[in-house]
Amino acid sequence: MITLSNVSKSFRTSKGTVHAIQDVSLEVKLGEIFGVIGYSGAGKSTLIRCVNLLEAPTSGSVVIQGKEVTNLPAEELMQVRRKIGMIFQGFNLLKTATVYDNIAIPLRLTDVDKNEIDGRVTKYLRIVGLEDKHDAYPSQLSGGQKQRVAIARALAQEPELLLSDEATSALDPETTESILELLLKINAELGITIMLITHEMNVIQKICDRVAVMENGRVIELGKTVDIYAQAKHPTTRRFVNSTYHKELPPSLLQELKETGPVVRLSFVGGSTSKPVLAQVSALFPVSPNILAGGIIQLKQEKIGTLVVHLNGDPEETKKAIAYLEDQGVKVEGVEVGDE
Ligand SMILES: Nc1ncnc2c1ncn2[C@@H]1O[C@H](COP(=O)(O)OP(=O)(O)OP(=O)(O)O)[C@@H](O)[C@H]1O
Repeated sequence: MITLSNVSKSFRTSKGTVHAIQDVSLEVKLGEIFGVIGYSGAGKSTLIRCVNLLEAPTSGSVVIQGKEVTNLPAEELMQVRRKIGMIFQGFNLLKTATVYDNIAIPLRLTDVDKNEIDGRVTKYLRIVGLEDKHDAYPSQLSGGQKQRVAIARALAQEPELLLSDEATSALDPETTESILELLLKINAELGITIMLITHEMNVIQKICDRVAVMENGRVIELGKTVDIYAQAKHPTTRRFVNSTYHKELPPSLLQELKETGPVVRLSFVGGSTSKPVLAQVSALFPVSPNILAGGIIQLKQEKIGTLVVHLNGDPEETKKAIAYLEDQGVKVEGVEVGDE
């Protein structure tokens, strides 16, 4: 659906050149929800602006549905843009217009048949669950309701791709949850591909099939969400993943336990969930595994079970026990002070 190849974008400022994104290559597949996560300044907004054609890359290519869009003439650019809907952190609603008009006005400005507009507004307000708010003004709505109107406005253009720029960042956790549910429904029922940028790992966890992690303008890790959860490679990715775990272990306890053996997080994905591996560890090695914490993380497609375990035993034997666990398909990651 979208292919970015070696995309870079630099800005000239009075203080010199800023390399906002550097050599980014990634693909967003038809029908998936693809997330881009990074801390502030990582280059996420610049990246999404290169996809919605508001920013031209300094170098590299952006292909949307098979069409190279970096040097398109204005008319063709408009046509590609029409296939792309966009939602924002700040909703961007017209304050002086009703909910109905917020959705209808952009339709009136495009070539949508006048007789079709009313039906579209009603249809998409129903999909976002706001059919009773036709005549309300944005000031009379909660943040979550405003974002639903913005989503209905984007959907009413009947796009094939929805771009989301931190759409839940201004919302409380419960409202965030309901907007994420709505994005899942839009993806599943309307078949719309979604590319989102966020700095919140719970957004990636709950709805993204795949994720790219950005730092200093570059993609430092990219993969299926389940693989990133099971075994993140880059320390920044690990920090994001760890931010979604409950902080159950006091650092002083962790420090104390490490004197008698490593503390590890075991992730059980797919087939490894049903094996009694910990019982086998204590039967096969002179190592006592003590469970310190545990939980189940629900990803978009699957669940991951995690256990934080102290492996009490001789260093050589705990190493063998870890190798055995990995052999059994369990992902093992050391837990350091500060991770939890
Ligand atoms: N128009 C611009 N002119 C100059 N520098 C820019 C411009 N846009 C972005 N930058 C710089 O590029 C870098 C990446 O910014 P960008 O906004 O893409 O990051 P971000 O990950 O979206 O951060 P945030 O989450 O804070 O919005 C930053 O150093 C930023 O200051």
